[in-house]
This record gives sequence, structure tokens and C-alpha cells, in this order.
Amino acid sequence: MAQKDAANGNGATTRPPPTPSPIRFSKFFQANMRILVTGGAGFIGSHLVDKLMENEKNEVIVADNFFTGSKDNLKKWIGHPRFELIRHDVTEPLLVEVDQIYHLACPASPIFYKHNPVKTIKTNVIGTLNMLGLAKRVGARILLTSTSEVYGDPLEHPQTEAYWGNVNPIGVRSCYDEGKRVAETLMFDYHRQHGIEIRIARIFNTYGPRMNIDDGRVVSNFIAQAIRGEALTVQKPGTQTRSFCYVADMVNGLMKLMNGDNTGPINIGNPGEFTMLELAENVKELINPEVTVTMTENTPDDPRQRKPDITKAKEVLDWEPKVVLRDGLVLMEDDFRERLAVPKKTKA
Ligand SMILES: NC(=O)c1ccc[n+]([C@@H]2O[C@H](COP(=O)([O-])OP(=O)(O)OC[C@H]3O[C@@H](n4cnc5c(N)ncnc54)[C@H](O)[C@@H]3O)[C@@H](O)[C@H]2O)c1
Ligand SMILES: O=C(O)[C@H]1O[C@H](OP(=O)(O)OP(=O)(O)OC[C@H]2O[C@@H](n3ccc(=O)[nH]c3=O)[C@H](O)[C@@H]2O)[C@H](O)[C@@H](O)[C@@H]1O
Repeated sequence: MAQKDAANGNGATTRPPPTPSPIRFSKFFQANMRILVTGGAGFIGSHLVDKLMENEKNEVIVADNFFTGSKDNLKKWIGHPRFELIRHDVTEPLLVEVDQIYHLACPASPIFYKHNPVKTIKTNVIGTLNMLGLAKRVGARILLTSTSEVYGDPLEHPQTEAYWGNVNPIGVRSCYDEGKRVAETLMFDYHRQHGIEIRIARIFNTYGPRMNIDDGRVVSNFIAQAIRGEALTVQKPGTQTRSFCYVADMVNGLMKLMNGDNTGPINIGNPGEFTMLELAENVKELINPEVTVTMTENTPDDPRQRKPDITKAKEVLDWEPKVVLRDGLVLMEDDFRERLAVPKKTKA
């Protein structure tokens, strides 16, 4: 049946979605849900895989080129009969029989996505096109992890999904934020033209265990610096804001979106908003009060403020984040201390 998305305000679809493979209707078919996670060796992807694998009815396939991800993040599943790991670059077509596709593959930290901007935009555009082609071929539902960066340097605050954004189309961040905007366009065009079942999550800054230690993003930088006893590098002016979501909350939101009825786009994030100076003070107080805070140069087009309006997520997904920043930072500290081999000092 054609998916009705009038409620999402995006116009009616013109065609019904493709039917799944005939084997689905075979009497002896083992009715497991086959789920592809692109970018599943990365930070959010590997936490999502852990959660999906908890359900014994799920078979999970990860496709990743290991640019910023690692097999280490998935080591507990390698060899498991319901799990497969494929070294694959999403800029090349992929043919697998699956029911759902979580499409996460894309470098996310600004230092990585700016490293090879042409590759970043190819990943967003050709990669998403390839995954939509796969969804069309096998009749799978596909979820795209878009980003709050589609709002650019937002002039509306907080950001609702109705805001069209303020994005520099030719700046150094454009490979990522314009790339994700085109990816969203492709998703809706495949939905309207071919009836593909789509879901779009607009993710706001997410943090937690397993982030790359030298990832370059602000939470991982500050925590690693505090543990190593180095100065926390606040980029100027330090009054810019972000809203940080703990990864377990994020994964719950993504799964609710995938398994619900609304195409999105839906903001998934934690509305608790902090300046970078406030974040540094929190990390310092919780992890190492002896470190100093140093001001460093910023990069071009850094958004000055960002905070999700999550009214839609609450209403249509019955989702809201549970972990407050100070609790999440402590959970992340334990993981970083273990990987950096720097145990917590015990009080004498
Ligand atoms: N973490 C955040 O704060 C955040 C915010 C907004 C959106 N997102 C989106 O969520 C997704 C996951 O982000 P993350 O924080 O886990 O980042 P990450 O860098 O840890 O994970 C990305 C994964 O994609 C893989 N990858 C990159 N290019 C690929 C390609 N061409 N083919 C196959 N695999 C490829 C990487 O190797 C890595 O495993 C991304 O799409 C990102 O844009 C993340
Ligand atoms: O949530 C999102 O939508 C996007 O957020 C991040 O992009 P950004 O907010 O720029 O993330 P960071 O690199 O962590 O920077 C956040 C702020 O911290 C500042 N910063 C960063 C690093 C640092 O050491 N010190 C510091 O003050 C930056 O100037 C910036 O203002 C992610 O990296 C993107 O993948 C994601 O799509």
C-alpha cells in the first residue's frame, strides 16, 4: 500500500512500494528480520548494532570501509551466526537481501570530513543513491542519519524541522552539510517517485563511549585532554553553543523512528544547551580540576548556536533523551581511561 505521508506535510506518494522477495511468503522461510547497517563499525553504528543484536530475530549485516570506524568496535559480534561484516565502500553498489537499511556511512567529525571533501560529498550523494537503489530493488525500508548541520549557522533558535537552514554552499563544511541536504532530497524523491519507505533522523551532537580518542570532536577532545592532564582547547569565542545527546538515547530514538510510521525528518537530540566554555568547566570539574582551559583559533563557518526542538520526536515517536550531560560524561570517562590506560586517582 502506498505510504501516506500527508501527516508529514510532504505530499502524497505516486506509487506503491516494491513487494519484498517471494521467499518471504514461503512456508518454511525463517522469518528473521535482516538489517543492513552502513557505517556500522563507527561510533553510533556500533552501539546501534549492539542493540539490534539483542533481538534474536534480527540478523545484522554491517558494510563499512573502515575510514573512521574499526573492527574493534564490533569484536564481540565477529563470528556470531546472526552477524556479518563486509568491507565495502558505499560509493560502490551493494547487493544484499535485507528488510531494513540504517544508512550511517559517512565521516562525521569535521577534521575527517574536511580531510577529503570530494570523497565526503561522494559518500553522501552516490552512497545514498546506491543505498536507495538497494532499498528499491529489495523493497527495504531505509533510514538516513542526517544532521543538525542541515540548519547551517541557524538564524532560528531552537531549530524545528520546519526551518530550512542557513548554509554556506561553498564553504569548507559544505561537503558535509550540503551533502546531507542532497541525501535528504534523494530520500524524498525516491519516496515520492518510487514509493520507497524512508525515515530521516536529524541527529544533534552525540557523544559516548567508543568515540575515537583523536576524533577531533569537542567532547572526546576535552575528555582525552582532561585525562592526559593537558589544557582543554576551547575554540574562540567559546560562547558558541551545542546540545549533547548520549549515544544510548540516540540509538533508542533511531530505532523508534525506523519502526514507527513517520518518514521524518525528525530532530533527535538532547535540548540541554551549553556553551563550549561551560562544557570545558563541566569536564574539568568532573574529571580533572587541575587542568587549565586555553583559547584556540576556530575554523570557518562554525555554527554559533544549536539546540533541537524535539516536540515532534516526543509526539510521533514518544521519545525523549534520558541521560543528562554530567552523567554521560562520567560514563564516557570510564571508557576513555581504559583505552588510554590512565586509571582514576584514588584519594589518599
Ligand atoms: N555523532 C554525531 O554527533 C552525529 C551528528 C549528526 C549526524 N551524525 C551522522 O551519524 C552517522 C554516524 O556518525 P558517527 O558519529 O558514528 O561517525 P563515525 O565516523 O564514528 O562513523 C562513520 C562510519 O562510516 C564509515 N564510512 C565512512 N565513509 C564510508 C564509505 N564511503 N563507505 C562505507 N563506510 C564509510 C566509517 O568508517 C565509520 O565506521 C554519520 O552519518 C553522521 O553524519 C552523527
Ligand atoms: O551534530 C551535528 O549535527 C554535527 O555535529 C558535529 O559538528 P560540530 O558541532 O562542529 O562538532 P565539534 O567538532 O564537536 O565542535 C563543536 C564545537 O566545539 C568547538 N570545539 C571543538 C573542538 C575543540 O577541541 N574545542 C572546541 O571548542 C568547535 O569550535 C564547535 O564550536 C559533528 O561532528 C557532525 O558530524 C555532526 O553532524
